[in-house]
Formats: sequence, structure tokens, C-alpha cells
Amino acid sequence: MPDPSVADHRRRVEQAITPLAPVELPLAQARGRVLAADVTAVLSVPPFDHSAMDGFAVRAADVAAVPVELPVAGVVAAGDPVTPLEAGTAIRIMTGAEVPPGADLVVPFEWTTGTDPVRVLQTAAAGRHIRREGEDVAAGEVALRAGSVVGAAQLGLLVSTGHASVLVHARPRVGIVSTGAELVNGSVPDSNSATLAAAAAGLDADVACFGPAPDDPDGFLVQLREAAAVSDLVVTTGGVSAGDHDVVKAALRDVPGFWFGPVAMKPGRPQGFGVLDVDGRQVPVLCLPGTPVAAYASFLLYGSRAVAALADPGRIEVRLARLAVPVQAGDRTVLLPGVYDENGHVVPLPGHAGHSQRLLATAEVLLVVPPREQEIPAGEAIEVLSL
Ligand SMILES: Nc1nc2c(c(=O)[nH]1)N[C@H]1C(S)=C(S)[C@@H](COP(=O)(O)OP(=O)(O)OC[C@H]3O[C@@H](n4cnc5c(N)ncnc54)[C@H](O)[C@@H]3O)O[C@H]1N2
Ligand code: MOO
Repeated sequence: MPDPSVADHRRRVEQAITPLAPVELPLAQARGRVLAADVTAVLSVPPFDHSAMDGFAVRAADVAAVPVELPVAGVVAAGDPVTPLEAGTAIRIMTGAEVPPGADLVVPFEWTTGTDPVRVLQTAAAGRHIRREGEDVAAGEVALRAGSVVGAAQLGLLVSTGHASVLVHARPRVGIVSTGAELVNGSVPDSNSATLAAAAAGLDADVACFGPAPDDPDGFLVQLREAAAVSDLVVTTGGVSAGDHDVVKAALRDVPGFWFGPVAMKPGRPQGFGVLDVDGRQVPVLCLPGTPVAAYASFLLYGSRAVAALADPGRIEVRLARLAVPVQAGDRTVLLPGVYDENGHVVPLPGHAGHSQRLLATAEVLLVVPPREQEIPAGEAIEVLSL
């Protein structure tokens, strides 16, 4: 049996995940969140016909021939109640004020003497300088589509269309559990927790780190359960290969539904995955290799899609980029640090060393080079993972 492919392992992970229910949030808490449903306008924008200029509300028919003089019957400003406009008269009107019933034209002050009676010197067709109720958004229309990110402009539109709260996708809680005696005793700094926490936070997840856990299965399980109790996804690193102290594998290998084994990829060959029952809640646990480059690459391949599958399966996407140069493929998927060139094509960085954190830190993407017998030609589009 060949090792499962990257696509096989992605399927294994994604099939086990149930999306979280969307949440209704007050607008003050909704900034940056993603709409889970179309939003229909309750109020029209503008909410009523209003003047776009300071001037005089008139009947267009009364000023069809200019100059013409009209008595001024009143004044109306934004927020004032309005009275109907009698034929043959004008009402002084301020920008934003409701247009009096009967008026169908606003002549700006600059086209008049501004006096009472007012002499109108210039005219225009009916409708000029009036912003009609609902001309931007009519009540009942879709104001924002599902999938929109709630930013400053969207918040303004939500308020204008009469909303105080909005339905958004849940923000998954991701718990990270690093493992290894060398991390617990400080002989190796825990870089995976920092990298994965940043990567998960960049995916709009709420992140908490629980490690480092020791190399004994019972101690690890205590920390794993602590993490799972408050997480929608747990990501562990380390302890999944074939060593004497591979704690994650030892602790979970016999839990029903857990799988550990090699995936046809490099780096990141040893992987694991399963679902933990936490008081009836099913919490997916993604077990990544400990080697820092392998851990990050594996998180980008599987963890980021698991976060999307929890929040909004529609958000799972594959980004493609064209190769600027031919690339040697292997018998399994190879992940190569790369950068974009000036044409938006990708180039692997020279000096590739599979485990170099320094090289990874200079890259913009990881090229996901699929297994193939021949070289992959320049110009072909392949998947890339943004760093
Ligand atoms: N006999 C075999 N040995 C190994 C195999 C194999 O198939 N057979 N696979 C190798 C591959 S490939 C990888 S990748 C590693 C993965 O091993 P583990 O997931 O068990 O990881 P550890 O042994 O715990 O650690 C590996 C390495 O990474 C360092 N590490 C771990 N966690 C962190 C962290 N949070 N921050 C920074 N560095 C970390 C750790 O100190 C080790 O140096 O297994 C190979 N072996
Ligand atoms: O696949 Mo391991 O990830 O070589 O380092």
C-alpha cells in the first residue's frame, strides 16, 4: 500500500469536522467577522426623499420659465417635520431636510436671490438635487452578501439599513499543545507554539497555547484534555514518529478513530488525526510532526483547512500560481519555500534545505510540488500556501 497522499489526508481531516453554528453579534463586536447570511435592508437608504443642497424646494412647473418670483412659505432643516408645499410658493430647505410633499425640485441658493420673496434665476428639470428614498438601498433588498467581511464601510451600511446585530461565522477556538521533554526543560525553545499560534490567529481563530507537554502519555493527556475542553480544534506538535518517546502517538494510537502514519509528503511525513469526545462534544485533534518546518507546512496544508471547515466550509480554497522555472518533482508531494517574481509567478528559493527555519522566514509561499515522474515545466500552475 502506498502512503496516503496529501489529498487523502485532507479528506480524512475535513470529513471528520462538523461546521460550528454561526453566531449573532451586536455590531460593536462584529468588526472583522464574516457574514454567514445575506443581510436584507430593514430601512431604505436614504430613509426618505431629502434635499441634496441648501436652497428652495419648489414645483418644477412653477419655475419652468425664469426669472420668476415666489413667496417663501416656510423653512425646513434636517430633522424638522414637513408641511406640504402650496403651488406658486417656495420653502427654504437645508441639505438633508425632508422634501415637502408637492415639491419636486430644489433650486440651490446660488441660482436665486435668497430673499423673501425669492427670485429664481436658473432652473432645472424635476427631481434635481433630491435624493430619493431607497435610491441607494431599498428596504427589502439585499444590502450585503454572505461572505462579506464586516469592515468600516459595511458597519455603516448595516446601521443605515436598520441592523443592530448581524449573523457571522463562528470564530473557531484553536488549542495548541506542543510536546517534548526538550521543550519542558528549556533545552530547545518552543518555536512551534509561536508559529502555529500566529498562523491560526491569521485565519481568524481564537488561539490558546497549552504546551509544552511532557513526554509521558498521562501527563500529555492531561494537557490535551485541558486544551480540548475549551477548543474546537486541537493541534499537537511532536511525538508522532517512530521514536521511543513519541508521546502523542503512544497516548492516542489506541483511541478509537485515531490514525497515525506516514503521508506522502516532504517535509512532514509522520502525521496523525482523530476526534476526541469531550463530554459529548466532538473535538478534532490534528497531530503534526515536531520538526518546525514540517509542523508549519503541515499546519498550512491541513490545519488551515480544518479551521475553515469549522468556520465556513465555503472558505476552503486552493491558491494556484504559475511556476517561473521548471521544478524537479519527486515520488511524493514536496513543499518548497519560494517567492513571487515580478510577473506574479513563483520561484523556489535557492539553497533548499528541508528543515531550514531561516530559509522559510525569507519565503513568501510554500510551493506544493505534486508527485510526478517528469520535471514540472515552467508556466504550469501549482498550489501554493501563503506564509
Ligand atoms: N525512525 C524514524 N524516525 C523518524 C521518522 C521516521 O519515519 N522514522 N520521521 C522523521 C521525520 S520525517 C520527522 S518530521 C520527525 C517527526 O518527529 P516527531 O513528530 O516525533 O517530533 P519530535 O521527535 O518530537 O521532534 C522532532 C524535532 O523537532 C523539535 N521540536 C519538536 N517540537 C518543537 C517545538 N515545539 N519547537 C521547536 N522544535 C521542536 C524536536 O526538538 C526535534 O528536534 O521524525 C523523524 N524521525
Ligand atoms: O518529513 Mo520530516 O518532516 O522530514 O522532517
